[in-house]
Amino acid sequence: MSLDLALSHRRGGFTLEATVTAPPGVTALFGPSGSGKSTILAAVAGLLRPDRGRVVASGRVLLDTARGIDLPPEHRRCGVVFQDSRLFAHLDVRANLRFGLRRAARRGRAGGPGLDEIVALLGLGALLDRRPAGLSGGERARVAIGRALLSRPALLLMDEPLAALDAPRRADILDYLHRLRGLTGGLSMLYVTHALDEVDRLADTLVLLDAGRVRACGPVFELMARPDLAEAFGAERAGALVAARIAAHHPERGLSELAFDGGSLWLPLLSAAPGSALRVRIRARDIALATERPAGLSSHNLLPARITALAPAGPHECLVVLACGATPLLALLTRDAVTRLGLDIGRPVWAVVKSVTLTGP
Ligand SMILES: Nc1ncnc2c1ncn2[C@@H]1O[C@H](COP(=O)(O)OP(=O)(O)OP(=O)(O)O)[C@@H](O)[C@H]1O
Repeated sequence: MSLDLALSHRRGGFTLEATVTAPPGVTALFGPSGSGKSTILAAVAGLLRPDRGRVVASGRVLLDTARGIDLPPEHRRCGVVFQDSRLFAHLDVRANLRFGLRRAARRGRAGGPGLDEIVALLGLGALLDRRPAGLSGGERARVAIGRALLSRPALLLMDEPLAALDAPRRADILDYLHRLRGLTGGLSMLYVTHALDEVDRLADTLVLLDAGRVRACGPVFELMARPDLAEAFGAERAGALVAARIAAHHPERGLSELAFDGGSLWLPLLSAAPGSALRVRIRARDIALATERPAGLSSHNLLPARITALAPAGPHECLVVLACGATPLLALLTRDAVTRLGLDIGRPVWAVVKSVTLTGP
């Protein structure tokens, strides 16, 4: 479901002034602590009434303060999952899940996944008779997601659902969410996080928030390649996110070949089937540039590209925006290197990719 938001809200010293337009899919709200992510999610859920604003989901007006429309949370068709899962302590897992189903029935919403399907998807089979107090954080998060899905929401609202989990459990749930993203067809998600790996893995649309304002909103691949936003993602991690698929495995060489709109990338052997779609992050600091095709290179990844922009990054460095086929890449070079190589817009170059991070299977 598409989402259109325009919200104004003042609370103490904090002012939210946010306008967001997002197509169906996963929309990530990303930004530092206190930037207003949870406030936006609460306003969409109907748990917070903003001073002024509109929330429209696929043409359905959930809130319009100018027209006096403010649907109560239970009429908004939103399933909400919070970091602390908020399960019913006195009910076992089965009963917690059934609560979601009853909500769906009350709203007259048929169709969508059934209990057995959700139990299988989220791996809840062994937990059904247990109470929340006896579950790990990761298990509780899975049950909370299952309960929200069984209420058959049109929009799933998730407020840092992985933030309280340790690394292995986080990876586990991220896998489930990724699978869900592929399965649910019509279900859209609004996903609050300040973890870049979650954005890389799940987001279609990215909303970058800063101090109550939307700094940028658009397709995640476009925003990741914008040099003016790089610092918001952290100097270590900033760089392009690239959509690719597995073209072939070469077990004898211990390598897999990925194809993307701009060339091939080689990674240590992967397990996913050929044809599988995946995303990789190519950090700006992991790209070196050459003005002529380098020979005798240990890196497997050498890509022809053209410079489309140059942007200063700090006193001594420069972000170089490259077009590699239709795919934008970012390279972080010293200003000295830019001058020495005479790099300028339009110049063809070779990008040596020193390392590629896979964002998931
Ligand atoms: N109940 C409240 N009363 C007063 N101020 C609040 C309340 N809840 C949040 N705030 C303030 O509103 C601002 C935005 O908070 P919000 O929770 O939306 O940010 P966030 O981006 O979700 O942060 P985090 O990543 O830390 O959860 C912050 O300055 C916060 O201190």
